[in-house]
Amino acid sequence: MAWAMNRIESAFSKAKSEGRSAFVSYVCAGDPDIDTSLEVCRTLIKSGVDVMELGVPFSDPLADGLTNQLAAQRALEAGTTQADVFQLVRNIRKENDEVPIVFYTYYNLMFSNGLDQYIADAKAAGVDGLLVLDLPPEEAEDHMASCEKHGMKTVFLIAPTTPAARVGFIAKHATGFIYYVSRTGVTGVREDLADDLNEMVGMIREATDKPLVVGFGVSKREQVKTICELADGVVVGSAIVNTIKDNLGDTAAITSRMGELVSDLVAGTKVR
Ligand SMILES: O=P(O)(O)OC[C@@H](O)[C@@H](O)c1c[nH]c2ccccc12
Repeated sequence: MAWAMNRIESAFSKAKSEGRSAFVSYVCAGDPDIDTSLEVCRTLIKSGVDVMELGVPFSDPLADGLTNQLAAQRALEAGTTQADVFQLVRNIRKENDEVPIVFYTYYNLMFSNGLDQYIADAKAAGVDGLLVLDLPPEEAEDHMASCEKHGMKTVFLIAPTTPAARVGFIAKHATGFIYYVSRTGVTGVREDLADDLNEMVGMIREATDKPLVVGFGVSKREQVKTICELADGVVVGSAIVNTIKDNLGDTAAITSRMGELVSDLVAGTKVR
């Protein structure tokens, strides 16, 4: 079945067939500990997320605002290792073979075990795509070759400051989807969407027809709606992570509050 659709493609096309854009969730794996993290992932899946981004906790997070920094810190303090994160994915895959899982990871973490081995291990665990936060696509040749070899999809970021010439380069090399980070600065909940959103999404659209998701600062159903009218998907991180922070020590409260929030936001993905 060499030509079977991969989980990422299937998720975007399924959402589209339902008249929606895709809802992409982000949480840090192992926050607040690895067992609760499995409950969190179950809740996200039950609440209808189309793509699950899992942060691999790292001591020097890049572009993360306070919410995500503290999440990574909780995960590390609970002792979460890269091996635990692979095991978390295997545990999810025992129950769900459909939802795409994309790792947010760091070249540092990949390099120490051997790049190719890391990608092979991630693929074997059930990971579908990799976003390597500290690896610019211009430097990603070995990474991309290994991903190609193992059937792993690549995700690359485009920022408001990315020049048009680079947008084309990035779009060409992303095999999973393209993530437009709609703000300069760091992750975190914001009141308003960026003013130049239409313009930038239009510019990226001209360069590529690969799936395009937009994130940074999204926490409300109305914002989800606005983005879903422009893009193939929306990413929400900090707003979801906040439901963990606000209910620490009470897993039932975390999952119920998170479930309510995510179900409400997913309802905003309907565009037709
Ligand atoms: O938290 P926000 O503002 O909802 O944005 C998503 C973001 O958390 C997630 O995609 C993410 C986590 N770490 C990152 C680092 C860079 C870019 C994006 C991310």
